[in-house]
Amino acid sequence: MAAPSSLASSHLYRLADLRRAGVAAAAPAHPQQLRLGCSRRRAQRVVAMAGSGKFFVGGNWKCNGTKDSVSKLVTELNAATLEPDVDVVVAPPFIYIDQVKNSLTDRIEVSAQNVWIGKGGAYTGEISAEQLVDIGCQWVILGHSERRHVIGEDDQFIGKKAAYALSQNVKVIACIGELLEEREAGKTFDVCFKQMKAFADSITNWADVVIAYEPVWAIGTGKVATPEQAQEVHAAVRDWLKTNVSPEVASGIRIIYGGSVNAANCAELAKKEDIDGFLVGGASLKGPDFATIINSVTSKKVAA
Ligand SMILES: O=C(CO)COP(=O)(O)O
Repeated sequence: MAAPSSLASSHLYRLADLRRAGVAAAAPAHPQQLRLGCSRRRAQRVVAMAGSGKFFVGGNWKCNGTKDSVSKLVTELNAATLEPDVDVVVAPPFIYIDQVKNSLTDRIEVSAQNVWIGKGGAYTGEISAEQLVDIGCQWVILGHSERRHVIGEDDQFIGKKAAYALSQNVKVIACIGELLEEREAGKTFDVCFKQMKAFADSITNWADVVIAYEPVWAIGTGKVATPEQAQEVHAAVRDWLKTNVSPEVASGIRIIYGGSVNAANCAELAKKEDIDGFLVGGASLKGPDFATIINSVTSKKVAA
């Protein structure tokens, strides 16, 4: 039986999907299989453990840096030894994107931290998706808690930004996450699902989307979610996608965790089945620490 094109054209599938589709024996060599030099069955299991496709680590530099500090960080990243089977993206402030694009290894892609909601024009202070494409910036972070809660962007505005960026072939890191009082009131899932719905109301092309679960109480506080807390929400979001978008999107999409991730806590988080990588703030400003977080993909392989 031939693989459905949505599965066969991508390595972002789970063992269960392959079984359902009856394609395990016929599928081509899996990238993990080639990398690990192991059986297809084990390679599939590694992917199954990963929750979905390739591990993804983003570094959100926020409103930090100078020309000099950016240059030092790029030098550290260029010198780092990175596990090959991880997608790595860094998001400098807008004004340093060109500097980073011109000096950073092609191994790492570049993201913006925001984008205008539509086509550029008379929108003072904004940057358009067309301009991101023009300077070779492939990604944008949208819905970050600092944009939601400090700047005041709402769910629908963020969803529309995501749809427009995707329409211009800019890939989206779509952030969701609850406030501490929402968690304490038992509303974590309600909040995350409402934010997901606004994305789902606007997004049709999920292949270019990574979801970042970033509980607001964990961002910049040093108070990381436990692996169990993160896994619980990631699994719930995947389930929500299965019901409200499609089983293919649910199993294929990367759901990454953000909030006080550092070189010391990343390995335990990475072992969890539905944690497919990280969105890192403070620790992404230190090259060696960021490299350790990228390389925590090895804990996932050991766990498999
Ligand atoms: O907001 C974050 C990434 O987008 C997380 O920030 P910290 O890693 O500094 O907590």
